[in-house]
Amino acid sequence: MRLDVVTIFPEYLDPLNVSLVGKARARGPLDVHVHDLRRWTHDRHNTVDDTPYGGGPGMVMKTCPWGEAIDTVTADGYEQGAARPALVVPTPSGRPFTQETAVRLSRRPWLIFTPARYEGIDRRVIDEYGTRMPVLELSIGDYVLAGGEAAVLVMVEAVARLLPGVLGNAESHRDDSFAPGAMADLLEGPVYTKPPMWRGRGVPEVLLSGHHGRIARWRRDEALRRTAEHRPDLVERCDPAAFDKQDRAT
Ligand SMILES: N#Cc1c(N)n[nH]c1-c1ccc2c(Cl)cn(Cc3cccnc3)c2c1
Repeated sequence: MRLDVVTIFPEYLDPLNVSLVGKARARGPLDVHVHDLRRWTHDRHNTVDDTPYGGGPGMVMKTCPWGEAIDTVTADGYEQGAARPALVVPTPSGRPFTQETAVRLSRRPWLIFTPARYEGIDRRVIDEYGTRMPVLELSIGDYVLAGGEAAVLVMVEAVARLLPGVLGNAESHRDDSFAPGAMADLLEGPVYTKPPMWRGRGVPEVLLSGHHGRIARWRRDEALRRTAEHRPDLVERCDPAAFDKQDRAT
């Protein structure tokens, strides 16, 4: 998978050089290119914003730098043989970015992220590229950030961990909270490791039993309990029958 990120704060994306995403870049499943939007400005102040038409607070990011940037990035990608990209635009007014979105994005060969600042990007940029590629306007949650870069870090990590060869155990994201299948719409339950006793606190006996069927059922019950406690809105959406199907399959 190829990822391009265009931003006025390229250093904000430095975390993409470490940990899981950093290893995926070094090993190959992920090819990440971060670009400074100001490279495509031509005035002495490297101007990327201007006052909004119609008045109002804040500034709007100008069309020309974004247009030149996306044109250059797409031309470079095509030159290197990439398939058609999707443009991912973080915005507080976007569709929710969910685990399902991450799964769908992880199946694409090339994503171009355009995290912006100020009050957002001039709408004509989205309209222009919407005629050439899928444009996904996405929000990572119902809270307000100062710009899109943090959202890109979240989305890239959620997508990268789904790529083949990135997680050590290919099965480990099967039981993630929100993962499609039996765990869809369920939160993960508690986890334990050695020592068996810590400050007078033991480990649930079932986890030491070696009885895989009972362990799987205990984990399912704990996931349901935790979901009911922390996310009651999800409980009616989950399908307990999916567990029985998955239990029988394991
Ligand atoms: N994704 C996401 C997301 C989220 N979940 N919260 N905030 C954002 C987000 C994403 C992109 C931008 C850009 Cl560009 C500018 N701002 C600041 C802003 C704040 C309020 C109203 N208008 C603009 C962004 C906030």
